[in-house]
Amino acid sequence: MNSIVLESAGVEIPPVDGTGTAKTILRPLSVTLNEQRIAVIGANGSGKSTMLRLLNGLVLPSAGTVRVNGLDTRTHGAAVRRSVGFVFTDPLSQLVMPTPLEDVELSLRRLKLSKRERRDRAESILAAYGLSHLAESSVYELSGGERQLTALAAVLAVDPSILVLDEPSTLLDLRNTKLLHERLAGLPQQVVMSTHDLDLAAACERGLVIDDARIAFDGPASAAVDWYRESVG
Ligand SMILES: Nc1ncnc2c1ncn2[C@@H]1O[C@H](COP(=O)(O)OP(=O)(O)OP(=O)(O)O)[C@@H](O)[C@H]1O
Repeated sequence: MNSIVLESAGVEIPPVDGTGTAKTILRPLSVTLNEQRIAVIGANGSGKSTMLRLLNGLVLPSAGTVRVNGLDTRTHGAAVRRSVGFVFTDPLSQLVMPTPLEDVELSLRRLKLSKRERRDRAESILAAYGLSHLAESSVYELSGGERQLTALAAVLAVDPSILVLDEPSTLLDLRNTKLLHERLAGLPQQVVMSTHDLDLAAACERGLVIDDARIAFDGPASAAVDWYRESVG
């Protein structure tokens, strides 16, 4: 079982010119995440992405620590990132190769596979996400949803033990949202995701509601969704 432990982990942005006051974008949080499916929900700008970025060391805490399976993200960032796959809200932030096939193959570089094995594995993961017909298209010709699925496929290709998803269904239509729900349900990875899709959130085991840079509710996901709905009124 994976374990992500935040101990008084907070994030402050220092003033740009070195004067004035720092901006707190996440107040110190102490929480242990070890359920298989965890949803992070809450208002725009509340701090969800910042919290998720702490989990693989994309953002380091200004105070406190974040440990993933015992590894401190500050001192073992590269090792943490090998076990924590991160999928961004905007897939163009992470798709760096011209085509989906090449992007998945690039992800696979770190596994010691032959060229043939890399190609076969890339093709089979693209097929699992219904993307075979787009494997050799330009990433820029893909729709937003197709890009989002490609980014997810590229991250999953290297089989991380933890998957962090920042709003994975934002760009997806109904059919692909359904595909995503099904794929996520079947994944062996621990999944921590921020989402505004409250059906996707309610299907998780645990839900955290972030409000004003702190955890306002932490409990079963369906209770978190109810709490969030009521808080909005
Ligand atoms: N590098 C940064 N510098 C300054 N402010 C930042 C930085 N990163 C995030 N913020 C601010 O921190 C707050 C929280 O941002 P965050 O992206 O975590 O919110 P969020 O809950 O994911 O929002 P959304 O649902 O809109 O994606 C926002 O007010 C944002 O503008």
